[in-house]
Amino acid sequence: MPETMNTKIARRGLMLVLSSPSGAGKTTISRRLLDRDPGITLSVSVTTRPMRPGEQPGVHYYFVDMPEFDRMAGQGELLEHARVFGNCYGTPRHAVETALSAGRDVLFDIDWQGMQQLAANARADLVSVFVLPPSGTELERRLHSRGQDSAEVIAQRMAKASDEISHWGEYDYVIVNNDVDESVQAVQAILRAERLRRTRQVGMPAFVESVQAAL
Ligand SMILES: Nc1ncnc2c1ncn2[C@@H]1O[C@H](COP(=O)(O)OP(=O)(O)OP(=O)(O)O)[C@@H](O)[C@H]1O
Ligand SMILES: Nc1nc2c(ncn2[C@@H]2O[C@H](COP(=O)(O)O)[C@@H](O)[C@H]2O)c(=O)[nH]1
Repeated sequence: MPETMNTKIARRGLMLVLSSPSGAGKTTISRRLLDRDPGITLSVSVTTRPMRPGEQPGVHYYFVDMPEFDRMAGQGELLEHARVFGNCYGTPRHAVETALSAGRDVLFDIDWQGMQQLAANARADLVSVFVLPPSGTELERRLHSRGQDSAEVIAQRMAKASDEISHWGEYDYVIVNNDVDESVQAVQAILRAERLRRTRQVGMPAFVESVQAAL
């Protein structure tokens, strides 16, 4: 629950989506946000892509094979799903719905196709942020500096970057990730304001009535 003038008002959680071309920094920003704000839950996606060094199943992704992904999608267990860079990715529905109902905010590191599906199905709960790199050269440098993808995968991701960036105008907010700390602060400012939206503060009508009743 957020604090409004030191009074706790029940609130519905929101879905905070961060998208960017691969390597612009949304995972880095997400991790820092999660460290700083215990009110946010990360949506852990399912994917058919191979696990990278350092990744842990159930923490970074649920790694599944194609038949299991198809089963989940077919049975409506995914809130959204998309094919990205030749692999399938999707958001497990149950964890998100439980968190939102409990007033917890959910952070999504997903692409523009996923954001569009959430916008079509749950616009009122969605807050979307597009993260731009400072330049194309810096984007490529970051992909190399991460040291987790082959030259071929990096070339494939760079080739897709312009396509990804073309969706920036569909997002509620846009930031340029020059400095990680500044980017995290910008996203925190967005979150702070969005949490105070009247429509999310589902306990507000009862609170207002209680104030009026005592007048
Ligand atoms: N503001 C920044 N300045 C310098 N380096 C950064 C910045 N933000 C992120 N990086 C670095 O860039 C690399 C890519 O970042 P990250 O993995 O967060 O990107 P991503 O957008 O999540 O990529 P993907 O979509 O492939 O998961 C990492 O090595 C990260 O440490
Ligand atoms: N539509 C969705 N996109 C997703 C999901 N999980 C991750 N992603 C996006 O895929 C690319 C590649 O991610 P990587 O971890 O392989 O580098 C990136 O743009 C992610 O945002 C999802 O559940 N749905």
